[in-house]
Amino acid sequence: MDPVTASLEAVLQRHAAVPPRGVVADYIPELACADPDDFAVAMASVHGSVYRAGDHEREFTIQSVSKPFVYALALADLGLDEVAEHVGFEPSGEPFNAISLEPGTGRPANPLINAGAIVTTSLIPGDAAQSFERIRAGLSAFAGRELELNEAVYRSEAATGDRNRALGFLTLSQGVLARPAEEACDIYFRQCSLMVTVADLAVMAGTLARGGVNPLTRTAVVDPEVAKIALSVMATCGMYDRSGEWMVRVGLPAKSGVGGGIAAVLPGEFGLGVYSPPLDAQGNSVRAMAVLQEMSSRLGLHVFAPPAGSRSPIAASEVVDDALTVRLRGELDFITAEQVSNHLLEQVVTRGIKRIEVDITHVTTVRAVAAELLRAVGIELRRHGLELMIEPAERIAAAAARVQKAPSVPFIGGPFATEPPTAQPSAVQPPG
Ligand SMILES: NC(=O)CC[C@H](N)C(=O)O
Repeated sequence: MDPVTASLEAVLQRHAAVPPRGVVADYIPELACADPDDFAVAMASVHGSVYRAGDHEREFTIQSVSKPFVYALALADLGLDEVAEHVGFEPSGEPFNAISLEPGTGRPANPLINAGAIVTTSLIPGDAAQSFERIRAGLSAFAGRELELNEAVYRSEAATGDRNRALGFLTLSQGVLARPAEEACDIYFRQCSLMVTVADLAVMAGTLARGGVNPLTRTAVVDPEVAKIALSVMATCGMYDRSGEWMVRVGLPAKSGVGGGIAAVLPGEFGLGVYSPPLDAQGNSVRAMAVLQEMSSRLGLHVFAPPAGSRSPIAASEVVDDALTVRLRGELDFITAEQVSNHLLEQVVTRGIKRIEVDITHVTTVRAVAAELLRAVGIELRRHGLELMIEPAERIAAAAARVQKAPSVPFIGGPFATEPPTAQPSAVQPPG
């Protein structure tokens, strides 16, 4: 057995030994048929390896894990500005089925609570059949295989989903739902009833981890910008009224579903899927949360944990006559580019150099911030009559072009971008 699978097996065994707390959802009657002992975990690396342990062949309905992915499809189809007219980005701190509408705009707080998810689903273009097919095909592209509807769960939710229909009518009355309420809810119930395995959740999460490119099929499902926004709402709103505690304790953008699945993402590295049907009072799988919490703390996966030690980008540095040649490796981000910048400027001062050549053939990525910093170093060196040559030049030019192309984002809160707040006369008199 490969070492990754072995460690996934070990985590499952440790948690399987503890009897599951929590209860299997039964407010959608068909969900009560799930076996509470089913337990599985999978990981999909951004390089396309998928590791599975436990009952990983079991299919279950995706439920709310679908929400960030459908949000991503809506962003891809309509763009952020249009979607943001219908649904916000703020954690609601309320249960998943709460009536959580922003005063003033009537928008649901975020796309991951039911009200926001139903509105998001309503935005996917086409008639009802086309819209559901876009969702089914889109989620399948995230998963890298064709996902199918569980008719029984769909009918069960459709027969009992009056609270969701109420949220549909309420958002319609606020002018934010984009199609008739019954139709929007029907598409939403179908979306929640798509069947997945833990490996599907891992690959879907892995697609977000890889900036929207499915690590198995290599298909670009959504743009990196869209994947980034989906991850942002998962980080702030993915676990409903446990989102804050989740971020503190686990620190991975994640989304849970009442079917018992959770998808979690370590950006740039991998996606995880965990499945265990018993849920806590918030509707999050108890064992899946425990597995993710253990993995995060034992393996140091929290997104805000700084990497230990420093990475040196300089593989070799050599002065021959009056020419300096520096060979770089790995990823160029701010902190590595800063080391390069300091090294070049120091060599210029101490070694009386006339020419500098930087070889980035073995650099894996040039981040925009690194391109910007190296451009500034080039300008500084030119002021001292020195030429900085970076080879291959196209790579640095491509990263620099990304800086130029980056969209100028309106200031948070929109109106402030054009209308700065006017200074209010202070009630407190300045001293003196
Ligand atoms: N949290 C969830 O997974 C809820 C999804 C479920 N289909 C519902 O709307 O109630």
